Amino acid sequence: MKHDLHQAEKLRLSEKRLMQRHSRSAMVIIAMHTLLCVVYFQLGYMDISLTEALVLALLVWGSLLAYQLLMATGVTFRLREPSLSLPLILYFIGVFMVSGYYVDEFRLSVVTLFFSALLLVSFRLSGKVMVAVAFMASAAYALMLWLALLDRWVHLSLSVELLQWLVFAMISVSFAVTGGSINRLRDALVDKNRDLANAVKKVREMAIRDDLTGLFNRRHLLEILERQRALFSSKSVPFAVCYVDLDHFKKINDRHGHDWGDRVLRQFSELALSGMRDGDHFGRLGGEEFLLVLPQSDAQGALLVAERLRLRWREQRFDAQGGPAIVSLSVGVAAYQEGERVDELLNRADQGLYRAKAGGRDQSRVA
Ligand SMILES: Nc1nc2c(ncn2[C@@H]2O[C@H](COP(=O)(O)OP(=O)(O)OP(=O)(O)O)[C@@H](O)[C@H]2O)c(=O)[nH]1
Repeated sequence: MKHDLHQAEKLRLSEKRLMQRHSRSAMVIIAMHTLLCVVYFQLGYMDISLTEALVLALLVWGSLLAYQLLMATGVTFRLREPSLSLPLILYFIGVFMVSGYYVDEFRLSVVTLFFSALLLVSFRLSGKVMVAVAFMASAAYALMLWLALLDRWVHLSLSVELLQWLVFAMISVSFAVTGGSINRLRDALVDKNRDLANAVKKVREMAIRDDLTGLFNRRHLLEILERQRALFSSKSVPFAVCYVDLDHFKKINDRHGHDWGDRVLRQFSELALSGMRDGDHFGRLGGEEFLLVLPQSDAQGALLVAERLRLRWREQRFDAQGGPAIVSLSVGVAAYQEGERVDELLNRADQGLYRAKAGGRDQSRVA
């Protein structure tokens, strides 16, 4: 759960970074486009008054700043496409076509930066949507051209204008197709990354789990003990262990078969897990030996836990299904002592277990 939340937070951060990068690129495209328009205006190539130009610039930059604000606050985060690529490209179409309308001599050149905008949104829009956008932009160009021709047809050459429109439409479609491929590649990469992350998660799980019971394995239990030991040193958090061993397990295998032995081990694992407190750890050390790690516990507390487990397990019977009548268990209990190493703690718990076995089994002993 904690790991999932961490993953979700990581995804959220990377999505946010992508959104911000997206909005920065949009800003750069519009800044360059504005610069180009200023140059054309200064050189007298734009058929527009200063007031009209200023109003348009205000509209263009006002909308862009509103977009930047949306991206910075992350309010669009819950949407399917938080970068709002479709509205963004429609905005770009509007900006470029309006500017193109005012520049007769260099109409095609003033809309060239539109192709960068197409490339930008291709990271987010599917191939089909990209092609639809390219057609929409070509139609918008045709409309803009028609309006310009209506206004200033005496100055314009229809064939040159139509040729430029054709070039624009062809480049737009080819950018859309290339962008669609980029998008597919990106999707494939995202899928591959997800598969890889799942595989890594699975491998990690396999590395810390015991095959038969699904419990933590010895290696992971030792890691947990080292962590608890560090917590004891830094924050004086006490902990104790219960070294659990099923009694006369060899006889179960010998009399009822190995499958029955496995079945008993699995059933014991389930029973022990079902009675555990949150924060406790339980795993299989190997064979018929298990370990309970109890943070915040002293020896007496751990002894109570061990006895409760022993008595609950004693109630289990398997003879009705052809297995052993009952399987008892013995436990060695030890609380961590300052300065002790993990292997020394385990040895002490093992001594407790030895005493429990020597005392007739089916009991718990503190060491
Ligand atoms: N079925 C099964 N048996 C296992 C597994 N791992 C170990 N064993 C068996 O568990 C038995 C353990 O035997 P011993 O170490 O003599 O212990 P015990 O018979 O429980 O005797 P005490 O511990 O003295 O009560 C051995 O026969 C192992 O082969 C396993 O994964 N499945």
